[in-house]
Amino acid sequence: MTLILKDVTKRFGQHTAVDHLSLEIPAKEMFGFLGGNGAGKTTTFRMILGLLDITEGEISWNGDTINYDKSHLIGYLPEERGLYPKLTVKDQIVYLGKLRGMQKQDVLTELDRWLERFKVPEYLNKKVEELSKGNQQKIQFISAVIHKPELLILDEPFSGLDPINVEMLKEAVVDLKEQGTSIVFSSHQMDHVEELCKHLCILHKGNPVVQGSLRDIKQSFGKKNLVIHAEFPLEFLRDYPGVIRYKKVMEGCELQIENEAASQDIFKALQGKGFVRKFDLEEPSLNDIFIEKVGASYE
Ligand SMILES: Nc1ncnc2c1ncn2[C@@H]1O[C@H](COP(=O)(O)OP(=O)(O)OP(=O)(O)O)[C@@H](O)[C@H]1O
Repeated sequence: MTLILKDVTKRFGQHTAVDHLSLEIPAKEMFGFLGGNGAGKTTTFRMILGLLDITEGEISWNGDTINYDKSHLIGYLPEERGLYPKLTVKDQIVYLGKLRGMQKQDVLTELDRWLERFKVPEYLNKKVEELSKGNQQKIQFISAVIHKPELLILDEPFSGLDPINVEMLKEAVVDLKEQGTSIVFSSHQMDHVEELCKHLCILHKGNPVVQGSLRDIKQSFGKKNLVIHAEFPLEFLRDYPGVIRYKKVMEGCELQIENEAASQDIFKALQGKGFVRKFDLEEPSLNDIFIEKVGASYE
């Protein structure tokens, strides 16, 4: 039950939107697609779903291509949100659920459950146009999962949501994964992917610049972060051997260092200088890795 992309390329005229992308997306896991604007995430999703022709390469799911026959097994939250504004939430979801082969009563039972979960049961008979953009997004998420798909593709599911709704949606996505759904989602935000995904791919201008398991990616990066809070000046560490990046913070500094050994040297260098309140060696963040690989600051 794996989604496999083999050397997939998509060209629009002269422009290459996705360039020789090969991936194995494990079943029943959450897989993160990261990348800046125009990196090729949506194009990849559309090719996976069969909405766009592949220029070169192959995509298979459980050894077969994805087409309309499988739509009841797949859920998709597209980047461009689109519900019928004049329909009520109930009519909208019943219509979409039936398209996916569900009985009306089953759709209503599931819908009630989701609206309760998202703490908006009063939306059942409201027209979509009466809801805020963020709440419309929650309804569209429900439309993508109402039929309990095996494979769920979410294009920027958290964009435009306030922090409370982001957490609510994250919890829902984690529960779906625990129930056995295979989930692929895209994001501009490293922290969402870092928190939710064991496996990921970073796309940059159509090229996969980093891919694999989060743990392996972090380990192979080698470099570490070192956080030091001290009651004496730490400026001397700015040019210290093994220090790649120095960032001054309120209570001390945050360093990117070449390896663990450098932290030992720094530890010794602090001896006798005064009180050290914090000395923490940390894994690099996905943000650090992205900055190095893609060469752009990206929070
Ligand atoms: N139908 C199309 N015709 C021509 N070019 C396209 C088409 N769709 C996408 N592109 C181009 O392909 C590239 C990748 O676009 P895509 O929408 O896949 O990026 P993305 O990573 O989803 O970006 P964003 O985060 O901004 O949504 C872009 O340069 C875009 O302009």
